[in-house]
Amino acid sequence: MARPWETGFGAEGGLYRRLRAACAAEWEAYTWHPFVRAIADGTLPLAAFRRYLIQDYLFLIHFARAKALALFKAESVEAMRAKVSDIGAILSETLMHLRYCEGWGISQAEVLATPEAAETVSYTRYVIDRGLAGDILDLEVALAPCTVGYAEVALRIEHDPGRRREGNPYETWIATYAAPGYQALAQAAAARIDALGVSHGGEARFPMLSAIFSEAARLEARFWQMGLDAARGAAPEYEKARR
Ligand SMILES: Cc1ncc(C[n+]2csc(CCO)c2C)c(N)n1
Repeated sequence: MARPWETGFGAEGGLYRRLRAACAAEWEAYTWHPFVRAIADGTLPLAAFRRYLIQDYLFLIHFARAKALALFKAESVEAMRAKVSDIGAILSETLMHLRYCEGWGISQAEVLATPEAAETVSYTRYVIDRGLAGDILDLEVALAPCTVGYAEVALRIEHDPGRRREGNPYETWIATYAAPGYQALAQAAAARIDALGVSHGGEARFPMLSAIFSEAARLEARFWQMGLDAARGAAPEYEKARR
């Protein structure tokens, strides 16, 4: 069977595909996590999705900050303009996200009152830290599992034989990332990694870049797991006390 998510992003022999291949186990654990499979067949407990959605709002805010750092680290005025546009899109997305949460029965007040989970803090601050310590290539590599990974996740879901469409409560979520507009954005992110790999010595820096990419993929998998843990009532004690 064709596996378009394996070939749809980055050029063959390019840095993106090399980074992805170098952490095959982490990448699989992220992009085909039980949370993702349960979205595909519609069996994900609503409590898991709600926990994920609230934390994803907090995630987006810090993702916008990481993109703002990419503006600062950009090396041309064209690249700076592209980042301004990305930041604007993410900040608009945070507003849409609050409305989307309301559709799931989560009030704006509840979202705003929820503290960041350890999984949200560790992932977003890790990305920002790699960007602060490194250059634009380090930062783009730390950001890529988020941007490109979700496009791959959507393709995997769409090609899953266990995929359920009728009555699947997660159709709108899937559609967001399967949309051509989002897929193109992810392809552009992988192409940026390939281009920076050539211009910024990706070969010599590969061990460090690979460590960053694989750590970001591992933290994405933990983010899904945080959602599942909430459905199992396995949230940390200190967070239970707040409910
Ligand atoms: C944990 C987590 N990881 C990735 C995304 C996806 N995502 C967040 S911002 C952005 C760029 C385009 O706006 C994309 C694709 C998410 N929502 N949550």
